[in-house]
Formats: sequence, C-alpha cells, structure tokens
Amino acid sequence: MISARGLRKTFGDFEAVRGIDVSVRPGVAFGFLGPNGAGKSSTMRMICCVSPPTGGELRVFGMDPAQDGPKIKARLGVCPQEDTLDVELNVYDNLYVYGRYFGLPRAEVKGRIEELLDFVQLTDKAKAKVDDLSGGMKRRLTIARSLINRPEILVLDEPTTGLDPQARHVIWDRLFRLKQAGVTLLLTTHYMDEAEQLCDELVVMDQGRIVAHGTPLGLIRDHSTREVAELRFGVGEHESLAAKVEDLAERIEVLPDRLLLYSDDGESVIEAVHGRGLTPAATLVRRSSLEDVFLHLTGRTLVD
Ligand SMILES: Nc1ncnc2c1ncn2[C@@H]1O[C@H](COP(=O)(O)OP(=O)(O)OP(=O)(O)O)[C@@H](O)[C@H]1O
Repeated sequence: MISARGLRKTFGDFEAVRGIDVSVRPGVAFGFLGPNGAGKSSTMRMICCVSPPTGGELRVFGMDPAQDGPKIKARLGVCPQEDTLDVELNVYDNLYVYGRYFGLPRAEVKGRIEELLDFVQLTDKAKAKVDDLSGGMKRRLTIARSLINRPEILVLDEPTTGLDPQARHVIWDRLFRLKQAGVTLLLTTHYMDEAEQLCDELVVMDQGRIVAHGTPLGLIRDHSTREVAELRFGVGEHESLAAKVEDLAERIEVLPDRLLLYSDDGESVIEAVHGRGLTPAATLVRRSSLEDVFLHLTGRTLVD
C-alpha cells in the first residue's frame, strides 16, 4: 500500500525526516511511535500528498504523490491531529459537505451518512451543533468524515490525544472494527498503550530516524526483559543508590523519581534489594512495555 525508501523532509537547514524506509502491507494497522518532534506528522503529510518529499522515493498504492496526488487522495481517508470540523454546520451537514466534495451523488451520500453515524454512534446527534459535542464525539465525527469516500487507507494523526480514557477506548474499538473490515490503518501516536492496543506493526521514530521496527511484542522481546522492577527512594537519592543495585538486573535506568531494574524475574530483584538492607518507599513489578523499548533505544522517555 505504501513504500518509502530513503524518504527525507527538510525545512531550510532542519532535517525533520532523515531518510526512512517503510513498507506497509494491505490490511495492517501500522503505527509511527515517537515523542513530539520525531518527524511522524511530517511523514504522514508526505504520504497524504500535502507536503512534497525533499528526497528519497515514495509510492502510495504504487503511485508517485508528485504525479498522482489527486488519484491517491481519492483513495485515502485523513483524520488530522487538530479537529478541523466546520463549527457553523451541524453533525449531519459536516458529513454531507465532505461527501459532496468527494463527488458522491446526493442519494448515495445520505445513505452513507446514516451508515457512518451509526458506526461512530452519533445517530442521535445528527442535528447537534459541533460545538456542543464532547471531545470524544468530535473525534468520532472526524473519523466518520474521513471514511465518507470508503478509503482503502485511513491515516490518523494521534487519534486519541487529549481524550479521556473512556473516550479513547471507544475510538480504539471503532478503529479495530475498521481494521477487521479490511481498511489499512496508518497512525501516529506517542502513547505506547495505543500502539500496543492497535498496531500489528510499528516503527519507533526519534529525531527524524527510525530506531526500531517490528510488532509490539517483538520489539519488547528484542529490546527489553520480560519484567521491570521499579524502585522509588527519596528525592535526589536515585543516582547514588543505582550503583548499589545495578548488578542485580540485566540493565538499569535512572529516572528522576525512580530506578528501573530490568530482569525476567522482578520479584527476585526486589527481594535482593531488601536483602542488601535497602528500603525503597515504594516498589512495583510490571511487564516491560514499549516505553521501556524507547527508553532503551534513545535514553529518553516518550512522554515527558
Ligand atoms: N513547516 C515546518 N517548518 C519548519 N519546521 C517544521 C515544519 N513542520 C515541522 N517542522 C519541524 O520538524 C520536526 C518534526 O515535526 P513533526 O510535526 O513531523 O513531528 P511529530 O513527530 O509529528 O511531532 P508531534 O507529535 O509534535 O506532531 C519538528 O522539530 C518541527 O518543529
């Protein structure tokens, strides 16, 4: 569906995307995970044919965005990071106007809107003003709008940023259904739980480069241990205590508020810490996550 080789984007002297290779197969949910400024949105904009690549090769549906932008766009759905709904119009009319942009006949667009409102559970809000919708409803409406042309690829730039946990789960559920219906999903996120929930395959981006590529579980297996023991001591004590426990784990990370000890058996690590006469204020054993992968690969956390 999408193939990029050595894809680059520069703004003046600044390199936002520094030669990335990506290949997206039909029907997968493909994620770009990375912190703010990693180059995710710049990559999406090139794929969506709204920002020309500075270098490298890009093909979407086998076509070149520079030559065939309109043909590619007709087969894409785009759900941008910011809500770009028309606040002058009600829910129904937001979809209607978009359907007509795509040249759908009036009769067809009406049927399609009914289907989509049902899909995003907004049928009873059809006549509501956009301003009166909650954040989660607005995002669902934007997703419905992006589906009006029955796209083969749906591009979502941070689909659940700013939403509360319940609203995020509703969006994940809808996106999962779309994937089951065969739509290829391309999404950016800086939430590791979102990447773990939705993505079959993902790349981890940092400073314009891809630093890892794989399935969520594969990335965790390749770049982290099964478990992590978290130890919280007093403020300012973590640096000095790290040296006393680092030999108990395969790897250690020192964060301002805690120590992370990477081991396949977190409970044994905690027992050994206590055995040395150390008494952390709090301990926790958890499974490794994509956040640990990112921390290992870049030395930084995903969300500050
Ligand atoms: N039009 C532009 N002009 C100059 N610099 C830009 C432009 N667009 C993006 N950048 C810079 O390129 C870098 C990558 O931005 P991009 O939006 O692609 O990152 P991102 O990973 O999507 O982050 P975010 O999560 O904040 O959207 C950033 O440092 C940004 O400031």
